[in-house]
Amino acid sequence: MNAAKVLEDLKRRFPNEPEYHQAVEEVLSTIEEEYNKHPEFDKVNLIERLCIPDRVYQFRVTWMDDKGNIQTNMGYRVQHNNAIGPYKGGIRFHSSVNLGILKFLAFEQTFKNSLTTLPMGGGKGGSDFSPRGKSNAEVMRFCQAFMLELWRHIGPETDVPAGDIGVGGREVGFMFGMYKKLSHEFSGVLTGKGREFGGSLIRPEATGYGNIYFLMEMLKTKGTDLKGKTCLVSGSGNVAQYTVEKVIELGGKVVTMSDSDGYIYDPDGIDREKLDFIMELKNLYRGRIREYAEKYGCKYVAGARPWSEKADIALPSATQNELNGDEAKQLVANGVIAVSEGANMPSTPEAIRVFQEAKILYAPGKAANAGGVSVSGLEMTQNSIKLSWSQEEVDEKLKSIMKNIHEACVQYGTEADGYVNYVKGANVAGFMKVAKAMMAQGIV
Ligand SMILES: NC(=O)C1=CN([C@@H]2O[C@H](COP(=O)(O)OP(=O)(O)OC[C@H]3O[C@@H](n4cnc5c(N)ncnc54)[C@H](O)[C@@H]3O)[C@@H](O)[C@H]2O)C=CC1
Ligand SMILES: O=C(O)CCC(=O)C(=O)O
Repeated sequence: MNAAKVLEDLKRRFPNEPEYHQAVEEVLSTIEEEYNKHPEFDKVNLIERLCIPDRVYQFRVTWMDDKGNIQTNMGYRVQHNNAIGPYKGGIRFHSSVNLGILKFLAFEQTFKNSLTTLPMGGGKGGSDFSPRGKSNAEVMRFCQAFMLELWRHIGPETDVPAGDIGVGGREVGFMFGMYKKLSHEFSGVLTGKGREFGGSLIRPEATGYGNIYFLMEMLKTKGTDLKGKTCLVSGSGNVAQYTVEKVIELGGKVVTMSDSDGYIYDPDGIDREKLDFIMELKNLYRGRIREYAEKYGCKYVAGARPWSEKADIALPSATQNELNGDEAKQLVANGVIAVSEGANMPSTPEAIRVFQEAKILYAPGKAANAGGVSVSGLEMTQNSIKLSWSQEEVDEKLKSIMKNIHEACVQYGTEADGYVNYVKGANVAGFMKVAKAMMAQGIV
């Protein structure tokens, strides 16, 4: 395989999908050497079959707003690869959603799910519908209309969606209700469900907690932990909130959170009571992070990201490409020792280069944020065996999965000078399992 040539070809065949090209380029550049040790892979053109999704569903979603106007949005499901299990991955509702973004997410998900050690393939879906500013009734009608199209393509053994940006417990509940009505069966077709109807304990917390468990493993390699460390968190949604919760629990101090309008800087740290305020603000009132600064009298910076503030650790937890090369240089100059990604692909390629050249601890999302989908996998298991595990049981399993992922990254990513290239480690470890499964299953 010549990675540059494969990428050039994909860009020609699938133009105008920059995020997909970016994700593919990162993986190909790090697996090329390992791939080329296996001439049998190239004989069956494994790389193109792994980069191009198995299939993509694209549909119009029509729904009525509260004023009686008929609205249309686009809906998608990218079923990327099911070599090691049913397609599995979240659904994103955000005005920026397009096919290229979902293809990048589904591609990443395939490697991430492979790393979890659970039997899950990769997929992702979504819509350019934004729940922001919509009433509950509008969100419900949209979710029902979305599922009216999607339901025939998914199923507990086929493709199991979950949440992502703009899709939380409320949206998963509405989609589950509609699927149940259409299919006339009660099944584990979605994860992230409410606890009363098959949801797993710890799923809401899992991505944020898992990121901090992974970070702790990285810090351990340097003989340190979170106590007394100052952290920058971006975002203020599901992943960011539980990231902050776990940092507080383990003795660290979080000084920033953000949303798409700006960030707050609280030098005293976001404590339990302040985090409760944010959770209520974001999950119940669906307000803006600026209101935190108004309540607690701290700094709010409109239209900016938090990466210029001084800290020991950065935890990007909002969205893709939210941390660029210049911001990475500023973080390193300010003494950051670790960056662990809660979001998917939040650091640009230039930012990753800066972190790696500075030899700081840097964990890519597909390793560090795999806790969310891992507990989704555990939710699928609990649904299949019709049992639910305790909070302690699920949390223990999550910790052990994150530890295993860290070990796999160290195994495949340690360089000659001892520096762990977690990007290479995660990509090679994730790739090898999928590749072996594809080889065993023939050309399909
Ligand atoms: N929910 C989950 O279990 C998992 C989520 N992720 C990733 O974590 C990230 C955050 O997802 P969630 O917390 O679930 O979503 P969410 O909808 O609960 O929160 C998203 C947060 O990001 C901010 N945001 C969104 N677009 C932005 C933009 N263009 N600029 C600045 N801020 C922006 C929002 O204001 C909000 O604070 C995403 O990259 C997602 O793909 C990754 C693994 C699992
Ligand atoms: O829980 C899941 O199935 C998907 C989580 C997700 O979308 C992700 O890992 O990016």
